[in-house]
Amino acid sequence: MTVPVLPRLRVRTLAAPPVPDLFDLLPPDVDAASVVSWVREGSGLIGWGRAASSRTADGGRGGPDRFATAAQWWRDVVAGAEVVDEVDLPGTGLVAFGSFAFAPGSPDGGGLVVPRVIAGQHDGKAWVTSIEDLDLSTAADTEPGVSDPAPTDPAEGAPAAPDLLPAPGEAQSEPARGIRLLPGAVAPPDWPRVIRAGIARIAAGEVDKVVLARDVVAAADAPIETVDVLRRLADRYGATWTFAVDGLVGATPEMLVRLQHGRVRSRVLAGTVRRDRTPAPSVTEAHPELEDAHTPDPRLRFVSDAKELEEHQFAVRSVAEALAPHCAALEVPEEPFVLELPDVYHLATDISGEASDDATSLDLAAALHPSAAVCGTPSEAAARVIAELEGMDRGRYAGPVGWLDASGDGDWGIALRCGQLSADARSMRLFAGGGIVAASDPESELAETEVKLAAMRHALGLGS
Ligand SMILES: C=C(O[C@H]1C=CC=C(C(=O)O)[C@@H]1O)C(=O)O
Repeated sequence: MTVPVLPRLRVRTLAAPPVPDLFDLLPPDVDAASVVSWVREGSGLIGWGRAASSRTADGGRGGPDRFATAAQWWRDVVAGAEVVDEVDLPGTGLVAFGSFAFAPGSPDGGGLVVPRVIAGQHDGKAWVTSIEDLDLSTAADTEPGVSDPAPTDPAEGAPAAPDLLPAPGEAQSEPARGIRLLPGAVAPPDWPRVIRAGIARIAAGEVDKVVLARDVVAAADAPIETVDVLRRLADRYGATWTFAVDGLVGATPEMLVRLQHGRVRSRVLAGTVRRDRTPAPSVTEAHPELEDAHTPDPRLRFVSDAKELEEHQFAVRSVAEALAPHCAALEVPEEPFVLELPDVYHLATDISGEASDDATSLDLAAALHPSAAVCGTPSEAAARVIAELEGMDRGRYAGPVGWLDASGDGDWGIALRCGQLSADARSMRLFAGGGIVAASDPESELAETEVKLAAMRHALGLGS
């Protein structure tokens, strides 16, 4: 196996004027595969170009050690970097973006990538970070959007923020043309059969819950524009995290873990209903205040549906148990709330605590992965059932995706509602799955995957 070269990075973050839309800052001629994003409700980080990557020339670094290998690489990169940060906010200074394979055996293990330019904004403050590899600065200077030669002193000649950015509004979203959706590993009519096989494994006592996912291939006549996909996702799914790393693009509603100044948070999702679902699940005695059978609000019925609550509790427990060794004063609400997205309602629980060791956000993401929201319970048996029944490699779908800074703070979501762009950008594999418990209905589970695919259909300009 080849090992990644350890770069010597020079990093400078400067204040910049806030912009109405971060995606306007992406240069029109940007290499789409290098675009990174972590944006929610107009705030967050985007980046482009490549200053360094933990991925090797032979692809990803898979295996059970994929997180530990990337974490060590990051420690070494941080130790060797020269950083001047004039803004000092979460997401400033040296930052890496990452995404990791769901399964250790996946050929695309994933890893960390440090862009050449990162633009960020939060709470009315904006900044731009330039990053160069001191050993490769001549080649890197030719990347789009990076217009200034390499400075020699990090405290002096670094490029000023405006030089790094294209004029806002240069890039415009084009409607997608000539995109067809083709069956993936399992055609839709066959999906209920796979779900039935999953339910049989639950009945046999092998697992309590298993999350089964399928893929759909979007084939395009012309290259799919990552930037257009990101814009559509951010416009319609503002409350989710719009992400892109190494061609994996999506809008996830699920925050696996956020570590910021010693505070740990996680948003657990599991349990889904379509927003227009009828008939709505019935009310049980778990929520006597909702027993008005005439209540028209499906959210109220949803929070007391026994099957959805059971599926959700498996996921909450798996996250709480994985965080417990790293946190003091872990707060786990007893009941979920309903998260509203444009196409679905999810049962959601926000868990929080104080970090009690020096685990970085990436270490915590590794400890939490795979949660029962994307794998099942018990985890190992569920992963085996997934490998046997899905008939596909998930790649980086359902793996951790996000960023971390030099201190180890950062955000890691679960790569859901997403697609993997092919190397030639002419196709994208879209993914959607759902948690299966004993009471699951195979036909409803097919419908649930269709509704979860709506985000990426919309992102490709195919309607929802
Ligand atoms: C596996 C997916 O969703 C997970 C996250 C939220 C709700 C889920 C559910 O209700 O099954 C899944 O656990 C997916 O979107 O592909």
